[in-house]
Amino acid sequence: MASSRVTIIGSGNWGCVAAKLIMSNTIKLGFISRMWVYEECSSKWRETHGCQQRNQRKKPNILLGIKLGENVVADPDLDNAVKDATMLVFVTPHQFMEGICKRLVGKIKPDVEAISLIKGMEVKTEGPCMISSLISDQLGINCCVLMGANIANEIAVEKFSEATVGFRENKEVAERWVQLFSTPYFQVTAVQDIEGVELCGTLKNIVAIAAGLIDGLEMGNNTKAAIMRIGLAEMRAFSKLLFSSVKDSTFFESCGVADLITTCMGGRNRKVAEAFARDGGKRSFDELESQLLQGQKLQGVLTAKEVHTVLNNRGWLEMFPLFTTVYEISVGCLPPTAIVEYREHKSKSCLEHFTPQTLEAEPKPSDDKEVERNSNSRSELLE
Ligand SMILES: NC(=O)c1ccc[n+]([C@@H]2O[C@H](COP(=O)([O-])OP(=O)(O)OC[C@H]3O[C@@H](n4cnc5c(N)ncnc54)[C@H](O)[C@@H]3O)[C@@H](O)[C@H]2O)c1
Ligand SMILES: O=P(O)(O)OC[C@H](O)CO
Repeated sequence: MASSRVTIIGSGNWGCVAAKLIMSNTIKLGFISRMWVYEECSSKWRETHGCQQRNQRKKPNILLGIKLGENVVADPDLDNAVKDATMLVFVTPHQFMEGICKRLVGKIKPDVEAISLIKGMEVKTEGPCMISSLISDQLGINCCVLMGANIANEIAVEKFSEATVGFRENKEVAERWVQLFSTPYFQVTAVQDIEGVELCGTLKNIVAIAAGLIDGLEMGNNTKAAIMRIGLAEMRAFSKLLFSSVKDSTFFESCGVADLITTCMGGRNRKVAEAFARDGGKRSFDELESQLLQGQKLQGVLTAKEVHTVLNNRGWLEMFPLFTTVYEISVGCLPPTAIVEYREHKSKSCLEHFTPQTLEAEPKPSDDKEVERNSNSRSELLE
């Protein structure tokens, strides 16, 4: 790691906190790290936050109110930010990644190692594509993931939390990422289940929308806990249908149940969904996002749409009533109250499907033929 050069691609809420974690380790090694900033170094941003730009070292180095460390260089030029990097950290809202990958083709070192901190997925005509696969496929590089119960603002002030690195084969590379991110207040564990880790981080954002609706409807803690349990069951079922390799143990890591809990208690998806339910869905999620999040981006509504496309294409809609209902509410087809009424609307509800016994069942999938068979005989997964 001593000769590594790290570039962070993204400078939003989590990107800045990730930079702080990384810098506290790289500063000991004495090397400078770069951070690609999309807009935070515009003159407007510099006025309010004070930001060190390329070849222009300036202290204190603060973005979004977070002290990044003295050896980070914020760079608005993507090509320049990545050209010498040996380690790339991707941390933008997921909807921008396809465009960013296109811009990076031919601009990075061929043997660079990457990690994605991005919670989300893309749906292409050939099927769903996790963001780490998008990065690997488009850039021809290895990409791990880091997910977990990680509300950025809490980590920014050094409150203790845990995270999970997911890797495919190379444990040594995963341990290098663990080393780069770990601090006394940020404990990281590596697990060999990249799809499981990434799907946990991605799907919990849909459940967080459901939890926020419950808060907005003032339904109380028991109902919210029920929604979280059902959500976890749908997360597990969906993950295993897509990738038979996904491990049950992953759901007990920070990226699984812990992230689900924190995001349903204190995340941005929860917050915006609560406001949506409180005024009966009169203001759209887009409107509320810009009113409540000051430029930060919501991932749950887009993810509900992407997952809905997969469910629809594969004939799985009835198996995932919670995911489906969140989607229908978010696009205005159902009122917010449908989140607790859907049992009466659906022929077979999630609460009936996902009993503790179904949580123990082992669904098979996941090549296309297998998936087809599964969608014809849902009982394998749900009973
Ligand atoms: N914030 C958290 O607490 C947190 C924690 C863990 C994981 N995550 C995940 O990390 C990822 C990034 O989240 P975040 O909170 O850092 O971002 P954010 O919500 O703060 O996003 C805003 C960022 O998007 C940038 N942006 C806007 N338009 C863009 C464009 N066209 N191209 C590129 N960038 C553009 C903005 O400049 C800004 O940096 C998401 O997938 C999120 O789910 C966030
Ligand atoms: O604020 P949210 O809802 O995007 O969630 C933030 C993190 O993903 C929590 O781990």
